[in-house]
Amino acid sequence: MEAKLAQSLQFSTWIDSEKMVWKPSRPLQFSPRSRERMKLQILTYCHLHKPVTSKVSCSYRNFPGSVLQSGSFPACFDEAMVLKNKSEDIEPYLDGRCIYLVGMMGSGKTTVGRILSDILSYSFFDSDTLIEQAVGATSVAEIFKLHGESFFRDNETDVLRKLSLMQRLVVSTGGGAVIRPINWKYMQKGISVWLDVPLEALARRIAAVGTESRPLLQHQESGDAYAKAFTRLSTLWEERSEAYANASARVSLENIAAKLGYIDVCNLTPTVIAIEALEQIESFLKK
Ligand SMILES: Nc1ncnc2c1ncn2[C@@H]1O[C@H](COP(=O)(O)OP(=O)(O)OP(=O)(O)O)[C@@H](O)[C@H]1O
Ligand SMILES: O=C(O)C1=C[C@@H](O)[C@@H](O)[C@H](O)C1
Repeated sequence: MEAKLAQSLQFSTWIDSEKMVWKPSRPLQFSPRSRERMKLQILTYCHLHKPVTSKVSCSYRNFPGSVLQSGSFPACFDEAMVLKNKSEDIEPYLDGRCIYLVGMMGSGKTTVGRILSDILSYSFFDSDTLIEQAVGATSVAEIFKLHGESFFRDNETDVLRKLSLMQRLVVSTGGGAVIRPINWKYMQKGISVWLDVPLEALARRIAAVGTESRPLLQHQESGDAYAKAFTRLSTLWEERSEAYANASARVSLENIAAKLGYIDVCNLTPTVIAIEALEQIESFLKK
């Protein structure tokens, strides 16, 4: 078991697989910033990789003080490694089923979806892009402008229907895909994962990149970019929050931040969020 674990984690050179004792071959030196990051990685590892936690005492609080002070961490604590390991854990249970990411605009469906598709060797599709291609339009905003929202929604349903016939896909769905029950019928052929991001964080992200590509956010409210995005997102959230809760699994950024001891979800990297997504998918599949 330990040998298999060490092999899958690719840190066999760091571990005496008989005793599971940490044996870094050379200490690595890190800046204070990197040290903080390493702590986060260790905590992530502890929280998000329970099977190993039971074998290895891996809270950063359990690392010898000298190690923490010098910043000489074993290089194995790496988000990418945890992600890889978690993906290998769930692959047999996943058995090629598609993953549909749902969530509000700007929740990270595309960013996290690409990470998941890479690690699982799945193909990645963005349903908005597929709709643009099907309609022959250059953007979702153009489709809304020329044909209206219900035309867009009909095409969205058609795209989801076609995708539901396939295997081994990660699909980033449009923020409003959850409002039509028929879309759930298609998405539930795979596993749906809700990226639940606080509205403040969404508004910050959207204010940073602008609302040009997001027709439902282009309204004339007064205020700065953040305030406008926040107001519109709040209205959409009121209409949709129950629908998002239909997803097979929920990835709450607030919960991840709390587990890792962060106040602000902005400290969470897309990879950490992807790890939590795999963890939640695993819980769903093992129910
Ligand atoms: N964990 C994160 N931390 C900070 N910024 C992020 C994070 N994840 C995504 N972003 C940023 O937020 C913005 C929206 O991300 P992304 O396009 O992945 O979301 P989305 O859910 O696919 O959005 P939409 O539904 O509007 O297409 C991007 O600018 C992206 O770089
Ligand atoms: O939240 C929404 O309703 C939308 C989100 C985008 O992904 C696009 O699907 C479109 O702009 C509508």
